Amino acid sequence: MIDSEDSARRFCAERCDAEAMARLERFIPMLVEENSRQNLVSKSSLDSVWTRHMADSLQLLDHIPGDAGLWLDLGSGAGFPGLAIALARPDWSIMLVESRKRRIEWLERVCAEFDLENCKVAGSRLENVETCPAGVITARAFAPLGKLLDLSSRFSTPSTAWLLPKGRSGAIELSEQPAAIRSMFHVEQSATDPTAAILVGKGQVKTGRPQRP
Ligand SMILES: C[S@@+](CC[C@H](N)C(=O)[O-])C[C@H]1O[C@@H](n2cnc3c(N)ncnc32)[C@H](O)[C@@H]1O
Repeated sequence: MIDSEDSARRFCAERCDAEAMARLERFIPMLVEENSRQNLVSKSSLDSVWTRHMADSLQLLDHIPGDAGLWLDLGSGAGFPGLAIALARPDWSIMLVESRKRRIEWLERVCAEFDLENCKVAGSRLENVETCPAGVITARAFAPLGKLLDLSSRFSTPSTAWLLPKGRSGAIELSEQPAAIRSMFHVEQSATDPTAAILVGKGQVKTGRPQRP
């Protein structure tokens, strides 16, 4: 379990090469500066940015074997977890879905600054993003689980990996889903918070309530 900023930074370094760590280090002051202009993350979370944002994002790497195809991050906001993954794995194909204008501009600016050619920003509501098969779907603090699955099921295939950091509500939210969904997911404990859960799943979700524009 990560119990300090030093251990969170080490946790990230164990999952990154030196160049990726340099990108993460350079990204932090950019985030702090932008956060003074727009409310991207809570101000207090910046005191433990390695734990709350960097390691919290990079721990998701431990749940997939490697590059698994298009990584779709829903409601990226400040860039967590999707942009942090892109900084750590610039060769991977990543799509950040975000609807708010100033957040879209921020995400695009960081991608340009770090030449993240494989990381694209889908600057619109998820409901309006063209359907494409995703190898990985992530979403942190995006929507309650049922709504999240309704909105994103059309991007899933039998081989899609779902990695959904869910805070304290993860197990309860999962228990409220139909049996077919419950059988696809299990609950993993977060490495950054003993009370937080990550819902880890595999496969094509069929909620019967898919939402299209
Ligand atoms: C609470 S923030 C979380 C941001 C980030 N994932 C994190 O954990 O720091 C949720 C983000 O999802 C975006 N969002 C909400 N509904 C959306 C939708 N339907 N399509 C695209 N983005 C959406 C919001 O604009 C916001 O930036």
